[in-house]
Amino acid sequence: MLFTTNWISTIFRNYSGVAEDTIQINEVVTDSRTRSSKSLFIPIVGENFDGHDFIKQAFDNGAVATIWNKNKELPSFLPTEFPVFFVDDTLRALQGLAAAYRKEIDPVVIGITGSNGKTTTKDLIASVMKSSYKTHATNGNFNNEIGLPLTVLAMDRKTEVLVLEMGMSNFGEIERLSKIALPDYAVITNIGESHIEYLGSREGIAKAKSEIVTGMTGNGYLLIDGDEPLLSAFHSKDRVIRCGFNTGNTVEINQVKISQDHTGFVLADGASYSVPLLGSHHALNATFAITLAKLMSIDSGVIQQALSSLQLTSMRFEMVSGRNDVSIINDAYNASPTSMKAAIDVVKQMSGFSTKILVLGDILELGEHAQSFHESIADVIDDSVSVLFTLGDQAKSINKKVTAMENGVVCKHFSTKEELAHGLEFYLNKDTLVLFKASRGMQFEKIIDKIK
Ligand SMILES: CC(=O)N[C@H]1[C@@H](OP(=O)(O)OP(=O)(O)OC[C@H]2O[C@@H](n3ccc(=O)[nH]c3=O)[C@H](O)[C@@H]2O)O[C@H](CO)[C@@H](O)[C@@H]1O[C@H](C)C(=O)N[C@@H](C)C(=O)N[C@H](CCC(=O)N[C@@H](CCC[C@@H](N)C(=O)O)C(=O)O)C(=O)O
Ligand SMILES: Nc1ncnc2c1ncn2[C@@H]1O[C@H](COP(=O)(O)OP(=O)(O)OP(=O)(O)O)[C@@H](O)[C@H]1O
Ligand SMILES: C[C@@H](N)C(=O)N[C@H](C)C(=O)O
Repeated sequence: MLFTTNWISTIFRNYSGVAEDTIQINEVVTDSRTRSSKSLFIPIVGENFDGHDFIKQAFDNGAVATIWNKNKELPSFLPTEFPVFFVDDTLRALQGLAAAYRKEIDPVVIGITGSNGKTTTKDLIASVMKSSYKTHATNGNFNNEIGLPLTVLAMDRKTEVLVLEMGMSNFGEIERLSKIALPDYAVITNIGESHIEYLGSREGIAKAKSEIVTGMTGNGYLLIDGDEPLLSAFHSKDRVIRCGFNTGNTVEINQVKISQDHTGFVLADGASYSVPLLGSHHALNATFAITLAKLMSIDSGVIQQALSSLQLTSMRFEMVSGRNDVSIINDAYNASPTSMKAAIDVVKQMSGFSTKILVLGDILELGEHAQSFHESIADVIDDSVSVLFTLGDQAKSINKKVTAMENGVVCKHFSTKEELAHGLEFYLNKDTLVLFKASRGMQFEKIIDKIK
């Protein structure tokens, strides 16, 4: 059980039905199609549907109470005793309920934001925290104004540590999430270029990510990418831990070594760690998790064991096998210039393949910076790459730039996923490695599915 309708009535006092009764609520749902047991249905007005139109289905699927926009007509089928809590805005009510529940349970809360590495770092932190604490963490990428409240409201009452991914694409979004979550600890993984179309500049991105401190309780610490100049304003602040590769960071990362299936590194205290991810950026992501684990008094040996048992959310540099035993890297959940370059750098260092193919798509939400950012991807593509396939109007700039470099890379641009998948057929064998990387909107998984 999460809470009772009686508890809800202490938060939303405008209601009908028998809210004072201790009707137990086991889960909160926003989708009427979800079969539930004693759920609270919160209808959300979205881009395509108004959840209020589906109350009957929610009721039939197990809803025993609802939060309702007071300006919407309540359907007549509902029993008079059915608890209905009337509000001005159901999305804000969802967020208010989550904020109240966070305070009610009062776990240690860790918030993670940044342009790249949020989901990976969330998974790493969750992995180490689970070794010693009852931990609840964001599922997948549920990191926005709906996903974060739903994550909080899915937390078991006995939760000791709550790990929350906080995403944004505009100013004010992280502040709203931070004021719901009230994080004791916060992480800013890095400042890249994601969503720069709406933030205007990297300085704007840094400003938006820095909003994560607005809700912090003061009980813990802010962990930042210590090598990022745009976060230097935090260097003089109390309770700030700088993690990074440069000398002078609070937690310095040294001796990074990337092997076939893991990245090893040594921290300034001499302790060695290894994470089953490829790339120096993951040494930083793992260092955030290690530092938090130490702050939470988790033993170093336990930390390494937890890092090794990482359960990474899919489509983040995910190695899969395809037709004719071709090796596929599905890094196609999303993309930014920073993460695309990081992925290519890792591919260039990987051994055991005679042919390395990059399949790159558009990076969206870059606004006026789009062409220059796409062209900058060519800067990291050298003759250790065999073939470059591109799809998307923006990615065409990568192709044109690499072609002009005449560095021996076979370049081809495609108009459709089908044509690109067909173009890959020739290369599908056990000695070939193919990297797929593009923004979420490009849905590159549909190409991968064609060569599995
Ligand atoms: C509101 C919602 O959950 N919508 C999901 C729904 O979309 P759909 O178009 O089908 O419905 P509507 O949104 O129009 O419907 C409104 C509600 O009606 C419900 N409903 C509908 C039909 C029905 O028969 N019965 C119903 O009850 C419906 O459930 C709605 O509640 O389904 C889609 C497909 O599954 C979902 O994709 C869609 O989810 C939206 C996008 C969403 O925001 N979901 C969050 C839970 C979430 O966290 N999603 C994450 C991705 C978050 C993200 O993109 N993060 C950004 C950073 C933040 C940027 C921020 N500015 C933003 O815009 O989000 C990032 O870069 O990481 C995820 O899905 O992984
Ligand atoms: N610090 C980093 N710098 C550059 N790339 C990174 C970093 N951390 C992770 N990546 C890469 O970025 C991609 C996305 O990783 P992840 O999903 O963890 O980030 P995210 O911040 O959640 O992204 P998004 O906001 O797009 O969902 C992956 O390819 C991952 O390997
Ligand atoms: C959903 C939104 N925040 C996002 O990640 N956009 C990327 C760039 C996309 O939709 O492709």
